[in-house]
Amino acid sequence: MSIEQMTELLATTYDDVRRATYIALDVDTEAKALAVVDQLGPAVDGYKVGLELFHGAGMRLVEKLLARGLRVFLDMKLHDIPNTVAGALRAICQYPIEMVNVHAQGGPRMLQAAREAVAMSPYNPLLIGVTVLTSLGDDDLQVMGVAGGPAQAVVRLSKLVQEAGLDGVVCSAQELQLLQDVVPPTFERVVPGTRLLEDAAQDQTRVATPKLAMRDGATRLVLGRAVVAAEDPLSALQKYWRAMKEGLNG
Ligand SMILES: O=c1ccn([C@@H]2O[C@H](COP(=O)(O)O)[C@@H](O)[C@H]2O)c(=O)[nH]1
Repeated sequence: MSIEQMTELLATTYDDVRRATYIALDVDTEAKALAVVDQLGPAVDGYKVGLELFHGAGMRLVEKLLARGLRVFLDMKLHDIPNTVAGALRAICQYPIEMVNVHAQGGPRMLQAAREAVAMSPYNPLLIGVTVLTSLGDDDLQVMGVAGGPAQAVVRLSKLVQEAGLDGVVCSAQELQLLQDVVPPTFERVVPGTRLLEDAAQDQTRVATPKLAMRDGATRLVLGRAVVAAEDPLSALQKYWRAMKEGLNG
């Protein structure tokens, strides 16, 4: 099958999970990022720009992705005093990005300031609160002095994020079932750190399969190294989308 036929097949067969996917562009230059975008081609329409690429290539790269009609999740994980976070968001939200995030651990006043800043955007991006990073496990939280382990902390922080009026949270797939009783069905649940059973967890700790994530209520998944660093990224992506679709179909 040619690349063109493969991309057409992926885009049509997996349209629902495709729209729920961001590919993490965790590279350090514009050239490398655009090479990934070109390699994945029209099969993929959503990308996540995180700290590495943003510091390597800046808003110019984001503008290029937007100019190609791609959906952009700007994974800034802002965490500062309310005034500073609000100012950063006012600047970021001058661009038609689809989603941006802050750390829930910035606290209620920071979350409210963030919401008010994003509300001024003409583009209405989703504002999401990062709860507990998926790289962190029980032991990490214990040494950090966070009571109760990751699941309890995710529930606590998700309530905080919802009360502040944000659109959703970033959490691991392992907390999704618990969240079903805590937040409304319309609340976004963005899940990074999923892995197929054959894939290495790498620096992630609270991992689960993409099938389980979708079955338990993830609204969007972030797929990173398992796709981008694969020998054949489109085939790797197809495996992830197949698993996500199985999860969606119960
Ligand atoms: O809790 C979090 C929040 C964000 N991320 C980001 O998602 C991707 C995951 O990449 P993989 O290669 O699939 O591990 C990465 O960009 C992180 O910055 C996260 O992993 N966990």
